[in-house]
Amino acid sequence: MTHKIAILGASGYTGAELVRLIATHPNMDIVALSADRKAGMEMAAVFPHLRHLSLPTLCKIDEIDFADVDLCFCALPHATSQKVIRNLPKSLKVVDLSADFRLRDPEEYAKWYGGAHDALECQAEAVYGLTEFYRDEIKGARLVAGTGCNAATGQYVLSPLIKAGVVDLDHIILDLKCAVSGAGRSLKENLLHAELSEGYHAYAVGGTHRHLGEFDQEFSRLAGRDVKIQFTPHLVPANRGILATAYVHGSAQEVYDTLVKTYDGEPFIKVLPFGEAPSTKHVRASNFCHIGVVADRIDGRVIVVAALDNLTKGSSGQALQNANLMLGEAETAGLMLAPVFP
Ligand SMILES: NC(=O)C1=CN([C@@H]2O[C@H](COP(=O)(O)OP(=O)(O)OC[C@H]3O[C@@H](n4cnc5c(N)ncnc54)[C@H](OP(=O)(O)O)[C@@H]3O)[C@@H](O)[C@H]2O)C=CC1
Ligand SMILES: CC(=O)N[C@@H](CCC(=O)OP(=O)(O)O)C(=O)O
Repeated sequence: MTHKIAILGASGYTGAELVRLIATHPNMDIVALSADRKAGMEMAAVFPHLRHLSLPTLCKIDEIDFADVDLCFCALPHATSQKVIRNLPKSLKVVDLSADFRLRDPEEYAKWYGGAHDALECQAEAVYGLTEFYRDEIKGARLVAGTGCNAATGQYVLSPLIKAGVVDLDHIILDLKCAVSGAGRSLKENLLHAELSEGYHAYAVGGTHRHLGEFDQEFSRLAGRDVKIQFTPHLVPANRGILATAYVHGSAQEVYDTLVKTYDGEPFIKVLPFGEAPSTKHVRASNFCHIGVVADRIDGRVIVVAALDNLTKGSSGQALQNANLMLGEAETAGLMLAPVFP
């Protein structure tokens, strides 16, 4: 059976990545693509790398007939997404890529996003989209909230360790590097080549990044008590990729065994041989996440590193993986593309 797919925000980075992936999906047909400023344009004009595909013209959201759609990906900015999703037919399956439905507690949402939520009834029904940890709930969900890309990378490293109780919950540091496409395609001054290239900087320093809301929610749930980690992201002059380095207190062998056991059989999460560290180069443009465990020279300290591509496993690939589950498709359909190397 072929599923009819709409992508809202198709003129952005994650929207284009969804189109790239779905183009190889055996049972999905793209019937509508939306844009805002670029409405009326052909995808080939906005994204020449997709020129080989036959695609609908970009249109405004209100021009789409959702009665003719089985599943809608929503790749719109935060806050816009909730205003759009609350007006979609309640029978329509939706995978949202924004931050709007990730936090279950409306007070936490208001704290991290600076205001009240506009679609609380949708927020209440949304399932958190970290596939490997919410697989059964996602299969039965109508609305799935894609995770933050930094948040996904950090959770792939830390969630199994926190759940198994093999690390000191009060001494966890997560140091993360994110490529520029993580900030989206709209023009921002600090993302101009002259201001970004040949330099790196930390941002949201001091525990102010909004993905801490996701970490607090998920890590505290797994531990059964409040867990607060130290987290600093850095912007690096690369196009794609996230590398997260966690510093934890525990036994390196226990940490390694826990990760190997947790991800045994997972199609996309690969734990490297003990002592090896991953690179964004080895997961680029793929849905894979590589995790490496290294013992520190200080006894009882462990370094765990994860690499994934923010536009695939960190957003659009994850979204497609979840959509496959919601539609009863093979979870890996359209997603087994090998990483692009070098
Ligand atoms: N980039 C990443 O690595 C990740 C992104 N996300 C999230 O996914 C979502 C999309 O991100 P990304 O693709 O990077 O963003 P982009 O800025 O690249 O794209 C945004 C898209 O939304 C459209 N849009 C903007 N404002 C409106 C509006 N008011 N009404 C309708 N459409 C609008 C834009 O249309 P137009 O260009 O035509 O104006 C464009 O298609 C965001 O919520 C982001 O936080 C999540 C994880 C990772
Ligand atoms: C470089 C950069 O700006 N990265 C983004 C990551 C965005 C992301 O994961 O997604 P959401 O915006 O959907 O939360 C950031 O740290 O905010």
